[in-house]
Amino acid sequence: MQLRSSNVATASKVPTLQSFAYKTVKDRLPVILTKVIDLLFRERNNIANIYGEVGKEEGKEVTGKCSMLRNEMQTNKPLKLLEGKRSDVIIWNDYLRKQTEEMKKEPRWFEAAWLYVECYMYRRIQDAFDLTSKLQDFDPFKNSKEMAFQSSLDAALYFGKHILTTIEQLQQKLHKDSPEVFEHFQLFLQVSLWGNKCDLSISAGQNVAQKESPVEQIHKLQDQILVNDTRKLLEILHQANHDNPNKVTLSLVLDNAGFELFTDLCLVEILQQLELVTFVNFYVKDMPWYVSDATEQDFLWILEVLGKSEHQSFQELSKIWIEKLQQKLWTIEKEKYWTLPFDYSVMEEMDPALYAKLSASQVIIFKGDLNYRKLTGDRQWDFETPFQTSLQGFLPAPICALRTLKADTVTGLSPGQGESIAKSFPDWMISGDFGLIQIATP
Ligand SMILES: O=P(O)(O)OC[C@@]1(O)O[C@H](CO)[C@@H](O)[C@@H]1O
Ligand SMILES: [Mn+2]
Repeated sequence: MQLRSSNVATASKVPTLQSFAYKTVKDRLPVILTKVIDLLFRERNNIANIYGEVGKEEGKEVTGKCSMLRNEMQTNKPLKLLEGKRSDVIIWNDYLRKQTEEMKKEPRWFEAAWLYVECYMYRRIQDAFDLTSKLQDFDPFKNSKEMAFQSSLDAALYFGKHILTTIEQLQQKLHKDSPEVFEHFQLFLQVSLWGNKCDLSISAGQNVAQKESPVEQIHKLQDQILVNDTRKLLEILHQANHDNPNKVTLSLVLDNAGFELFTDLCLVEILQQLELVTFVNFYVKDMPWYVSDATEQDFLWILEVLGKSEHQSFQELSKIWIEKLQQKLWTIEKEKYWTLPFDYSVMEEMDPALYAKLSASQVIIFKGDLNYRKLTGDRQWDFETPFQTSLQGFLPAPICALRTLKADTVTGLSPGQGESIAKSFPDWMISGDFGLIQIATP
């Protein structure tokens, strides 16, 4: 039996009363929209300064559209077609028509799959900006992403110093087969995992800064890693290096900007220092998404801020990382698939080129909760369903999910594990306090 509350293999989550999906659509999404509306109002003079009078007027139009969108959502209206000219509009609109056919009625905010309506909200916000002439690249979440990083600076600085010391040690003496390799590997992997606690959509845009020292924090959190395939991941990387020396490509499908992104960059740096990985392709979102998801601008912003910092360790890291981009050891990849309504099981059919590109890497790391929901189709799986089964055929290369649980989908647990945690921690699936380092291999 693969499914928890239903035997139907297509039981994706609909926001029914009492569900986490319902609370998100009812309480969290309208707040996020209100914040966009407030920001546009607050920034109206800045917008006028940068984009002129036309931009200012267009800002008002977007504000009006976001208010309408909030109203449609709160009154459970049918979803509407997109109107902009972006290349994915046809795909989104076809998807809506197909859903209408399949459901034999128009999808509405509280009567369609949660994953779909939640993604749709972010896509509709972008559509409002796309319909302007000046504000197409305006990111309404930019301020909150930047402020969240600024308030995590102490933790980032601590970790930045830690990575530089580690690099120095590695360059001086460490033998590749030394047990310390595993210790470093594990530490950076776990800091990147817990970096995923810092997203701004679960908190409806409220600042969630990392205050604690990440290195000390991970010791406390050890027992909260429900599946820990760290050794498997290391083996995969060793094998990949054996098969393709100095040609190992890691695809890193990013999640949040700010502190989480910083921990991801540190992880990748260590993987390269340990000579486990040669090339890294970072996949960013092609538009503002789920409040805090990283776009190319966010990626470049963090490098710039570190470079301009008064702290030498930040400057050094920025320099190393900018060089990696210049040398193409790192690339930033923009792909529209991540902001489409689809889960990943249909990627091969819907976007064979991206599937092929991912297949060419030796490992793919998927960061975060939303990626996990899309990996597993956001279905009501039985907790003990093998992770691989829940991927429903999506396996372009070995996959590692690094995710803190912030939505009620999880697979690959041992018998009784979920039920036993639930007794002591009723919110275990949505609190972000539990994590996974979970592998599936072809
Ligand atoms: O992908 P992320 O950044 O880890 O989390 C995104 C997220 O906060 O958004 C949804 C709630 O709106 C949840 O599914 C999930 O927890
Ligand atoms: Mn996110």
